[in-house]
Amino acid sequence: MSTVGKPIKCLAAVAYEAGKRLTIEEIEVAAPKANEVRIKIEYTGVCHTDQYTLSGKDPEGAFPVILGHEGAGIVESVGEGVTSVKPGDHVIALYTPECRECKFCKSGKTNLCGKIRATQGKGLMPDGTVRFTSNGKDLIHYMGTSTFSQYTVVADISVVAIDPKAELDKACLLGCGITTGYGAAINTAKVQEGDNVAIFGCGAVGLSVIQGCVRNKAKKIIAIDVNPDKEEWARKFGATDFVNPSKLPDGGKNLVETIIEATDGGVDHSFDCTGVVSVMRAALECCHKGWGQSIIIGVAAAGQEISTRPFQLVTGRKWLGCAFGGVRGRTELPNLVKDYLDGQLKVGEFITHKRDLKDINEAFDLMHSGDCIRCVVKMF
Ligand SMILES: NC(=O)C1=CN([C@@H]2O[C@H](COP(=O)(O)OP(=O)(O)OC[C@H]3O[C@@H](n4cnc5c(N)ncnc54)[C@H](OP(=O)(O)O)[C@@H]3O)[C@@H](O)[C@H]2O)C=CC1
Ligand SMILES: N[C@@H](CCC(=O)N[C@@H](CSC=O)C(=O)NCC(=O)O)C(=O)O
Ligand SMILES: [Zn+2]
Ligand SMILES: [Zn+2]
Repeated sequence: MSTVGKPIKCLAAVAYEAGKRLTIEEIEVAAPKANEVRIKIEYTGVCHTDQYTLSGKDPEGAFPVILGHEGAGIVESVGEGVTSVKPGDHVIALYTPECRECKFCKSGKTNLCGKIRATQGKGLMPDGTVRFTSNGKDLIHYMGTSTFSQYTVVADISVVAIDPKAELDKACLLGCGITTGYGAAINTAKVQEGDNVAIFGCGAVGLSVIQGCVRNKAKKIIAIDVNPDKEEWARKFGATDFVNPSKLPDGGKNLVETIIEATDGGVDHSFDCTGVVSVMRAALECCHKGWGQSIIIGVAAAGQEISTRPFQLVTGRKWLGCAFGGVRGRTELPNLVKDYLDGQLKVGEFITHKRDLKDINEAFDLMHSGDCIRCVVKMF
């Protein structure tokens, strides 16, 4: 029996309160309205930003909510006026939408689309309402995607069709972590052949930065992480050097000087992939005088601020940042999927764990365990 135009009952992982475990329960997902798309989510990754919002540290965090923003699935039905995707398309949900008509999209200077950012930040669909209910009570959306539900509804500008040859358990990771790091190296930093780079934090995001730096033929690729197990991972992705700050003779106090000495004055590009503000400072200060630039990718908790001596910037270092690797999802993701299918972009290598939806809380536990790069959750 067709589900088109009707509500669907399905399972979802609901976050009722900050700091509490997710509840797996039956919810109802309304039919998509005009310019909306209902997606059957097949697989979702669990990103540290989901954990960050669940922890209560996200100033935009609100509950009860269906988290998840790294998902891939199949379009079940579309609302009136949707032309960019159709039922049956294999898709990736986009927490950074691309409308192609707002000031941001038309600027050609950023991937940050402004069209639905205000409602998205409040957990609402663009018309200010929600499509999820549980026992008759509203549940809010998350990052415009809410991929921890077997069915979700997103704006049509928040979804991109991909080559159906791509396996969805891998393709979902292009919905955040991999694209973020790879794009930061290629789109934002524009790493050049022969550049020296430093990557702070070797989780999925940092390893993806390394992958982007390798693709652009960087010379010295220095990976920095406090977790000794990350050395093997970083080298597998192409890091030429690994520094564990806590293993340095001074306990890490001279980390910046160590990197500057190893790179004849500092790196051309550095990347924070930790979300720790003291690390962001070190990442800036190990950049080369005159031109070195540091890209902030990590998400820091509410109330945290970055600081440095202004002299660091006066003397030519630059502090930048990016979301979703500066990637315009609808335009660029199909090419990243192609690179993955052509064997040019590592994706499956990031999957260290798999869980069923009923065990999604274990995916959150695994993030703290240190040996998890990405846990992919099978939704059905
Ligand atoms: N800007 C954007 O668009 C996006 C931002 N993010 C953010 O990027 C960050 C990285 O994400 P992800 O790769 O998934 O996270 P992970 O936690 O998997 O990776 C972070 C790594 O940094 C290590 N680390 C922690 N503290 C330090 C330190 N002081 N010095 C060096 N290394 C340290 C961690 O070690 P240990 O495991 O021992 O803690 C871990 O290995 C997060 O803040 C996430 O929210 C993610 C996606 C998109
Ligand atoms: N809600 C947080 C900010 C969280 C944040 O920076 N999100 C990134 C993506 S992180 C993905 O894993 C992002 O897209 N930022 C741009 C945006 O418009 O949100 C807060 O309020 O601090
Ligand atoms: Zn993410
Ligand atoms: Zn736009």
